[in-house]
Amino acid sequence: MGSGEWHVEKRSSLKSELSKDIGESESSQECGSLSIIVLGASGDLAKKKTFPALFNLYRQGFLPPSEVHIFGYARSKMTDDDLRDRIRGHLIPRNVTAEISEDVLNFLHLIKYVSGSYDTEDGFHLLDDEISKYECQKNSQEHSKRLFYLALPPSVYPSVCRMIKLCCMNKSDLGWTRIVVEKPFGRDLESAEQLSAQIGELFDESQIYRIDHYLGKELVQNLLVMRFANRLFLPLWNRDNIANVQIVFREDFGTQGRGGYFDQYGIIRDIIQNHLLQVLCLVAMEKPVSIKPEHIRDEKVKVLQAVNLIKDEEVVLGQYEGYKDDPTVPEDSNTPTFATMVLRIHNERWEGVPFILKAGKALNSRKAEIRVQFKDVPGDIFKCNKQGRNEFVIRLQPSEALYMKLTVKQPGLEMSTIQSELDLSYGQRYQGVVIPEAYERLILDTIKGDQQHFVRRDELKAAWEIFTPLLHRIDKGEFKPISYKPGTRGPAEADELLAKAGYVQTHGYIWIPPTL
Ligand SMILES: NC(=O)C1=CN([C@@H]2O[C@H](COP(=O)(O)OP(=O)(O)OC[C@H]3O[C@@H](n4cnc5c(N)ncnc54)[C@H](OP(=O)(O)O)[C@@H]3O)[C@@H](O)[C@H]2O)C=CC1
Ligand SMILES: O=C1O[C@H](COP(=O)(O)O)[C@@H](O)[C@H](O)[C@H]1O
Repeated sequence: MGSGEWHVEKRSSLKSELSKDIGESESSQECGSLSIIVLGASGDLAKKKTFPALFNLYRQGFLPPSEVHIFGYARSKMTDDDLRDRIRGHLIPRNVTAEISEDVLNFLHLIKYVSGSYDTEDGFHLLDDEISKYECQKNSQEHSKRLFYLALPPSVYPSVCRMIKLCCMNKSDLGWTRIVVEKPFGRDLESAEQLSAQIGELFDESQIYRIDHYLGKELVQNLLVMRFANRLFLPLWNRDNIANVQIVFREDFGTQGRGGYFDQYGIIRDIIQNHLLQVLCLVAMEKPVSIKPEHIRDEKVKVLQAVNLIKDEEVVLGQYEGYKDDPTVPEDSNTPTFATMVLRIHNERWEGVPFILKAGKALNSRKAEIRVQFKDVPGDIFKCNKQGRNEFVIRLQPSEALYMKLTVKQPGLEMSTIQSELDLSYGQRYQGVVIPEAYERLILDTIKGDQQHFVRRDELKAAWEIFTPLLHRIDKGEFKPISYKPGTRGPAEADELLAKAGYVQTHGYIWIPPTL
């Protein structure tokens, strides 16, 4: 392995890794085997994200074939080979090498498909038989570890969880059963709480992994390190110095044939209530007592509970022209494909600092970033405040980077100032390093039993509390989206809201990701 490569040394055994991280006894680890069951294996997410993530983990030695088996489960009638053919083309390696096709073959060979319904016992008994057969072969029934990944519409979560509990649990206290559930977890506070209660009756919170793939992104994971391991930021990170914070998600494509799904949810439920709010938590929370998952999640809940209700006058909604041309979208759809809103955190650190969350589809660019804008320098002797404010930007994607926008002396004889940046661009700084996919990381965390990057039940509740009143008004048609042209910045009113909230745009300066 080259020295510049990511931390992916082959694991000789999954057992030692697990015992170290989740504190299981060595003896229980020694006989264990791991079954990963992808429910909804015939679907889009499974094909595009779940199986490719498992493949990457397999290639890096985290899923040794002697200890791991993978099962696909769905209603579609398919053979093992049909499923393998379906996913083969999506197992795109990041570093193409000669042995890759052999890796693909070996990985696909680990996968077994079982067909059955989501609400009757027959299929799940069949699934349990297959898993048990494999565990017997490995002589590890007493220590079986079963990871169920629900790549399914949330409507079937309760029945699927019931069936797992009834038919497919690990057979002794020495192993474990864990459930990974995808967003959207509910449509509003009431439905989310109902879903939580239904699943909570069947599984302990420690068995439930609510995935939000933004928490698996490299630069999102860097937020806590950056904030709490650098003296530089500690004294600055508050209302005395920060004027406003923007958390932005932009896509340069529309709903791409997922209009039917999207229309039931809209941009707030699809992106803002989960991905952007999770990022806000990490930007705004207080320092946790330690990096233990519960300490971190305690702080996330506290900051969410301090968010005020969103004011109508601090929201702009948009819908791109042509959205309703999708035959699966109702002609009178009121669903926003764009939203900008201001969240206000009522606590000592952030009182008065607007957190502007912005997300949109079919815009003029694709990017996700956090932009922390600092206040003007008091007593500006260079008279350079008008050129622009200091900004600290965390570019989540594409071209991952941390950069600080600063005022510096223009090189040359004159004493004049210009805007420039201190730039940590990952592509340049970490050449040859492959940044892991979010799903890859999060599945590995699930195997290790680390819930740090997963959403806890009380966190989810607090998140829905913030958005539910606004969402209900939109659902009732009381709040209308403004039409915008695809390929633009979205409604002009959103930029006006930004300015009203105090964001000062720097003109004549643009950050260009450095090329190698
Ligand atoms: N696709 C994506 O990019 C993303 C998806 N997600 C979430 O992941 C989960 C799965 O998404 P995705 O794979 O796109 O979903 P799909 O619509 O592709 O559904 C997955 C599988 O579930 C079964 N299924 C579909 N509709 C129903 C239904 N009404 N009742 C019972 N079973 C059904 C189908 O399998 P069969 O008929 O064979 O049983 C299907 O292959 C969802 O919660 C989604 O919101 C989250 C982020 C991104
Ligand atoms: O969860 C979702 O995320 C994707 C965007 O994910 P990214 O990792 O590519 O930024 C979005 O397209 C989709 O609508 C949403 O459901």
